[in-house]
This record gives sequence, C-alpha cells and structure tokens, in this order.
Amino acid sequence: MLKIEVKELNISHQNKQLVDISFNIENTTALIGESGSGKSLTLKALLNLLPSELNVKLNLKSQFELDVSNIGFIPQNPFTSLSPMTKIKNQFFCDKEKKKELLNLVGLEEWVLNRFPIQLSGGQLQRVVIAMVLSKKIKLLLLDEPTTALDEKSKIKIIELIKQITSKLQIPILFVTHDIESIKTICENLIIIKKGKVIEKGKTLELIKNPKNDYTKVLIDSNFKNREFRK
Ligand SMILES: Nc1ncnc2c1ncn2[C@@H]1O[C@H](COP(=O)(O)OP(=O)(O)OP(=O)(O)O)[C@@H](O)[C@H]1O
Repeated sequence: MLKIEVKELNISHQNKQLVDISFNIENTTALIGESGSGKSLTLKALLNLLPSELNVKLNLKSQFELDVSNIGFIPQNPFTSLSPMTKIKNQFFCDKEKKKELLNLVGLEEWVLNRFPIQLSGGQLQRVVIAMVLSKKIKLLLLDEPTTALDEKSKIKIIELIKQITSKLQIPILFVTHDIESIKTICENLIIIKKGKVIEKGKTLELIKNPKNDYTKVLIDSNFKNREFRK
C-alpha cells in the first residue's frame, strides 16, 4: 500500500500561523478537529487549491507524483460540487457501460444520468459524486466531511457505502471530519488537530479507548453524547 508522508505543512496568513503539522496518510487515515482547527486548509493544500493570500510551505514524500488528475475528492456538499444546469450524464466522463457499472456499485440506476442535479436528493447526489470519483484512476482519496449536508438516514447509508468502497480501493485515504463516530469503522489511523497543530495520533480504536490528551477526550465525549442525543 502506498503511503504519503506530509513532512511539513505550514500555512500562514500575514503573521498568523494557521496550520503547522506533519503526518502520514497511510491506509485509511482520519483527520479530526473542531471547527477552525485547519482541516479544510490541509485538504486544500494537498489539492493545491489554497487561496493566493495564504503562504504555504508543503514538503511531502510520496511514491508517485500527486496532481488533480490522480486525487479523488469527495466534498462536504454534493449540491455545490456539480453544475446545476447540466445533466449528470454530461458531467460524468467515461463510457456508458462504465457509467452504468459505477452507478450500480454506488446503489443507483441508469435513469440518474438523464437528471439534473436539482432533481436528485442529497444522498443520491453524493452517490453520483462517489461514482464520478471512482471513474478516475486515483492514487489518493480525500474526503471532506462527506455527510455534513445530508439528513441522518442518508448519512448512515453514505457512511456504509464509503466503508465498502474504501476497503476495496487499496489506496491511501484521508477522511476529514469532526465526527469521530462516523470514521470509527472506516479509518485505521486517527490524527487529532487543534488550532493547526497535531496534538495526538495513533490507531483509531486504541485512541478512542485510551485518549491521552484532554482535548481528544472532550472531542470523543462530545461526539458520542451528541449521537445519543440525536437518537
Ligand atoms: N483565506 C483565509 N484567510 C485567513 N484565514 C483563513 C483563511 N481560510 C481559513 N482561515 C482560518 O484558518 C483556520 C482554519 O480554517 P479551516 O477552514 O481549515 O478550519 P476547519 O477545521 O476546516 O473548520 P470547519 O470544520 O468549520 O470547516 C480558521 O481560523 C480560519 O478562520
């Protein structure tokens, strides 16, 4: 399995340090932190999509050249990641048989191709986005809170789908979220960040069972309490 070593990622705005971390993306890795901790900036840096007003220093080691053509990205909001006025079939680039096969893999049927994004539910759209990502020969998959825009029922189904897919892909995966519960059964490794710094990392299940840092404890407790509350 390929591994990506982010030896140094330093992002600043004027004199303010926003992110200063190093970590590995190995097998399935989750990056967790509260709002404003630097998760999105980290993903944008890997995608080379940081706004020009930010200063960035990225030093990474990987066995392959990373560029947009070989990175798959599953965003927070599938509604805004697709063009609203274009039918799905015209935003999905591979032959028809492959499209059908991929749609099938994500639990959708061919009729979806003739719809505009607005005619699909959030859960269906996120499945379409996943099928599109799988149509490329990707070497790294990044997920940015992929269930944030979905209702609770769709969220559970999409997490289940992501779990199936990530176990088959055999490429490094970085799953960014603030929801530890959702990655518990998907990600083998866990990195906790706070205010742009890595404060704890390790194997997910061990870390959840035995967090060393107080911030990690609070993050875990609030995650599970919220979930109980929502049931
Ligand atoms: N273009 C920018 N200019 C200045 N500061 C920025 C810029 N983009 C983000 N920041 C700051 O960087 C910090 C990290 O932001 P980031 O969006 O990465 O957080 P996050 O962990 O993804 O939060 P959320 O879970 O709410 O999306 C925040 O304090 C944010 O205000």
